[in-house]
Parts: sequence; C-alpha cells; structure tokens
Amino acid sequence: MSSTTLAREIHISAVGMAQPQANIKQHHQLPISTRHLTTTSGDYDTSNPPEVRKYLRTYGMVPPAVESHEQQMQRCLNILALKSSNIEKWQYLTQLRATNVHLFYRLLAQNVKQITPLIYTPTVGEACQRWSELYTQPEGLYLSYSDRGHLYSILQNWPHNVDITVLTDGSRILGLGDLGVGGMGIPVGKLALYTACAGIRPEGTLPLCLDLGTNNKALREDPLYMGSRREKVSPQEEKEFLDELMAALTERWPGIVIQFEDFKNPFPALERYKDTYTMFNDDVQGTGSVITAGIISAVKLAGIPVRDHKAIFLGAGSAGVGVAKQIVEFFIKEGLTEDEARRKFWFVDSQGLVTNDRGGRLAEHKVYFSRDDNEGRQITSLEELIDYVKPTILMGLSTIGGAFNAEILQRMAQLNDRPIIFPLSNPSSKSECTFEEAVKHTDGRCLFASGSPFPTLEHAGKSLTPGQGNNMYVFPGIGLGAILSKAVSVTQDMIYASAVGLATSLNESETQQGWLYPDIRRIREVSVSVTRHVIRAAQDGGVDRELAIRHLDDAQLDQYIKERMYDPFREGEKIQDEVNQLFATVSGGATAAPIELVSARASCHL
Ligand SMILES: NC(=O)c1ccc[n+]([C@@H]2O[C@H](COP(=O)([O-])OP(=O)(O)OC[C@H]3O[C@@H](n4cnc5c(N)ncnc54)[C@H](O)[C@@H]3O)[C@@H](O)[C@H]2O)c1
Ligand SMILES: O=C(O)C[C@H](O)C(=O)O
Ligand SMILES: [Mg+2]
Repeated sequence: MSSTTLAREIHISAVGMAQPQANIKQHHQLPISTRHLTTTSGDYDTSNPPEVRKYLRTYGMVPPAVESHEQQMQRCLNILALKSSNIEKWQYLTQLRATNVHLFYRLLAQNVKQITPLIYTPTVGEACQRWSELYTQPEGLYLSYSDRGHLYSILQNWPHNVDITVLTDGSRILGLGDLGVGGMGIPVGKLALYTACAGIRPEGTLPLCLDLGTNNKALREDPLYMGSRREKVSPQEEKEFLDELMAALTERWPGIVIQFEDFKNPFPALERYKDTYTMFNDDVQGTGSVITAGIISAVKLAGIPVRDHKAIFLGAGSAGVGVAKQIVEFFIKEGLTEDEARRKFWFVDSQGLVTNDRGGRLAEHKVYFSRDDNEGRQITSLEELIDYVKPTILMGLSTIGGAFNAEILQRMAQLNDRPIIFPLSNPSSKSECTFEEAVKHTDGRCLFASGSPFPTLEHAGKSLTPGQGNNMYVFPGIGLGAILSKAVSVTQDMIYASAVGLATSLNESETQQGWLYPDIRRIREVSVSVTRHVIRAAQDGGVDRELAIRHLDDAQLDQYIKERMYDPFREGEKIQDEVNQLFATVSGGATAAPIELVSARASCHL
C-alpha cells in the first residue's frame, strides 16, 4: 500500500465514523518502518493542487506553484541532461522513483525509448556491478541463506500487497557473471518495466534478492560488499531454500506471480516449480518468446521457406536453449516434424560445437540439441562451423562481446541475401556485434536484433532502425496475463501465446518498413495484445481462476485489461476525486467529517 493509499484509507475510514480522531491517532502509531516505506508515492507531487496538499497534510512542504505534468517532466529531463554519465542518470532516476513514484512513471511512459536504457540494460549492468559502492536506500527484500526457517516472517516485513515478484540470486547478471547481492538491480529494473510497460501497480511489485553466497572472490573481499561473504551454497542447499521460499511467498500472498531471473543454472528450479506455482523463468521462457516473435517476422522478410532455414547459436546456456526450444515449436507449427525442427540448430559453447562424441559430460539442457551427425569432426571455430553449416540465422547468447567479427558477418552476407543476425548478449559491451558493424559488413542487408539498444543509423541514403530483441517486450504481458487470469501456473502455451501476441502487434507502418519488433514507444499497446494472448492461452488450458472474464470477446477483454492498468497520469485525478467527494460530504453537513480536513478548510479559507 502506498502512503497515499494508506493515508487515504485512514482519512476515508474517518468519514462516517463517530471518532475520526481515533483513526488519525492510529496513523501516527504505525510502526516506523511502515511509515518510512509508505512516504514515497505522490504525496509531495508538485502537480497536487492546494486542496489535495491540505488533504495529504503536505501543504507548505513543497514550493507554492502548482505544476503541470509537462513542467515537472521538463525539469526531470533538464536534470538528466546535467548529468554527465549514465550511472549518474540512473542514480537520479532511482531517487525520483523513491520520492515521487507517479512522476517517475510518467517520465518513463512519456520517454520510454530514452529512459529505458538508463534504468535497464545497459546501465543497470553497471549499477549491479557497483551496487555496494553506490547503495543509498532500500528498494526490495534481501533474504540470506542464514534466514532459512524464518522466510515467511521476513516476508511479513514487506508492508504492501504483492501481485508479482522478480527474484534473482545474482549468480549470472546479464553477461557480467556472478554479482552477488548487486544482482538486486535486475529485479528493481525489471519490475519498473512491469509497471511502465504493462501497468502493474508499483506497490504490487516486490524486488527480491537471494543472498545465497557468491563465487565472485573479488566481491567477497570487497570491504564495501553488502552480501554474505561466503561461497555460493550447494545446489541441494539452494533447492531447500527455494522450497521454503516458494511456499512462504504463496502463503503470504496467495495468487502471487513469481518470476525467476538471472540464475546461473535456472533449469532445476524451473522444472521443480513450473507446474505447482504461478512462476516462470524470464531468461529461458521470456527470451524464447521474444526471439521467436522476431524470428517469425524475420523468416517472412528473408523470403526463404521455414524448411530451408538453419541456425547457429553461439552460446548454449539457459537463454540459448530456451530460445531454440521455442523456435522448434514455431517450426513444428509450420509443418516440420519435431526431429526435423531440432536438427535445424547447431550449438557452440566455450568448447566448440556441441556434439554427442566430443568427450566429457554434456550438461543436461544441451543434450536435446547435441549433434550426432558430425562424423567425428570436432569444430571449435565459429568461422569453420559457418562454412560447414551455411546457416541463414546466427544467434549470439554467449556473453562474448564482439564475437561476430567482420569476417563472420561478411561470410553470412555472402551466404544469404538477408542474413538473420541476432547478437543478443547484454549489456551492450557483451553484444556479439554492434548494429553499425552488422550493417557495414552485410552492406545493410541483415535482419538484425540485439538484446541491448543501438541507435538508428544512415546507410546508403536510408535510415535503418535496429530491432531490440529484448524480453521486455513480453515479460510485462506474461506477468499481467497471469495476474488477471489468476492463473494457477504459467504454461508453455501461455509463453508461446505471448510470442504470437507480440508478433501480431506490429502495425502496418512497422511491417512495411521491415521491422522485426514494434516501436518500443507503443509498448503499453503491445503489452495489451501480449496480455490478451496469455489470458486466452490460460483459459484454453484451464489454468485460469478468473472465470468471470472467460465470456469476454477480444475487444471486451482488451478493454478489461486497459482498465486495470496503472496509469501514472491519472493518479492525481483519482486523489482529486476523493478530495471532492470528501468536501461534498463536509459541505453536506455530515456529522463525522475528518477533523483535520475541517480545520484545514477553516484556517486556509477554502
Ligand atoms: N536479449 C535478451 O532479452 C536476453 C535474454 C536473456 C539472456 N540474454 C543474454 O544472453 C547471454 C547468455 O545468457 P545465459 O543465461 O544463456 O547465460 P549462460 O551462462 O547460461 O550461457 C552462456 C553460454 O555461452 C557459452 N560461452 C561462453 N564463452 C563462450 C565462447 N568463448 N564461445 C562460445 N560460447 C561461449 C557458455 O558455454 C554458455 O553455454 C547473457 O549475456 C544475457 O545477458 C539476453
Ligand atoms: O535483462 C535483460 O535485459 C535481458 C535478459 O533478461 C538478460 O539476462 O540479459
Ligand atoms: Mg535476465
């Protein structure tokens, strides 16, 4: 509950009660932590008119001018322009979210293209690396391994009603490795996007960082490091901890959606919990969905039948395998058998081509795509593999910045009219190539998407816009769809549906320009489409519990979704309505008018 909501509830509950003072007293008696955490909403918003300031008891505590949203946002943009580095901009935006959450989201919604890279990839990568150095204020919950046995009671410290949590153990943050509790930046950043892109109310989001130790020795030895200085717990210990956590989260907030993020090995938890909790893993499933949507568009633009595509994946981790598995699903829907679809993929990891006979034990998640047709040949260079396979698609999920060098890109351009090049590693420094390099070495012919944003550029007199194949296009809608349908689990069909929702949300102009993804500035509209597809899949699969929305047609369902999306531009209006109602009650001579409002009116001659 935000401070505004809290204050409002108390003030509103005062209406019609015999002893309003008792309620006001109750407000003052709230535990200190609750009061602290609830003073961040829009109480000090300079767009509040005088009567709202009096209602909130913030009158006199902000400068007298009543500002328009535009004026407020212009000031924020001016302040951002004064900051010389992205991390300083990130710090300013963090502070803004903590002190005026609605203004923060107005700014983000209005300037999504410009602000997203400052609160999410790439800047969030540096924020995570420097978390303990820059730490200023609480923004979520930290749960340590030594807290086991008490997780439920710690969750009770969180004062809000939670709809969705993003949790990480910090063990694989973007392509930056194990950052321990510095990983907290990722849940904070992703949840900001849940709110900005899909309108999940800010106080319904819980960033959660699991402090289960870190294998990053430099961090453990850093005097400022704010996590436990121990090595990462064993997989068995992690499993037991997560078992307790999943039960505690669901008991504390029945219906909560739990999103796992940036775990070094996400597969055991995904397998263990996917059918029993409303959970998903964004790196495996969200990435799979967003890239499948991009591939659906790219395959059309490349003009080659699905059957003739072949893909090389550099990187065979959670994201790589998650992406390939969902493209397999797409290929099957396009008429291939599962075996034909699976054989369209060649995976390369740090040891080279993933094959059955290369020696050593193959990680379980790689087995499905491991090749058995290499006739004893072990290929360790990407260049050699490209000559051997002659792929139409080159994906990068390897964390190796610059791995798609000039020769590789040129070779892809020799082999294909429209080579599909997706360097997806984050942040930008880990991208397998830049947009500029891809355009230069393929003579502007590539169909391109990267994980982190790159600027538009001019080539041969044409303006070329890169696709951003980032899971931010889908996870907000997957989360909102699961919340609104009250899904008992997040099924594979719901995930696949999110890809279809995204792929079908390009408008005519975007399709004509050959874009793979819609304009990010339309993200809220896109999220409605993704959410509707996710809800439909939940209904078709019978995992929904919100039966009242089953009968809605698509237009009605879209309307239902939109009405439930938090809109930071309307928060002021809502509170103004409440004040108007309250004044009407007072003027109407009700006996139980809140005493402080009456005195505010009297002393201020309203
Ligand atoms: N675009 C997106 O939305 C998105 C989503 C999820 C993950 N990612 C990015 O994908 C990357 C990988 O994530 P992950 O979860 O799969 O990580 P991971 O650690 O599970 O996998 C990394 C893989 O890269 C391989 N690799 C490492 N060095 C290599 C080398 N020199 N040559 C070839 N392969 C090498 C590893 O063997 C491993 O298979 C990260 O940078 C992450 O930021 C992007
Ligand atoms: O966080 C992102 O930007 C995407 C993805 O989840 C990643 O791990 O890189
Ligand atoms: Mg991630």
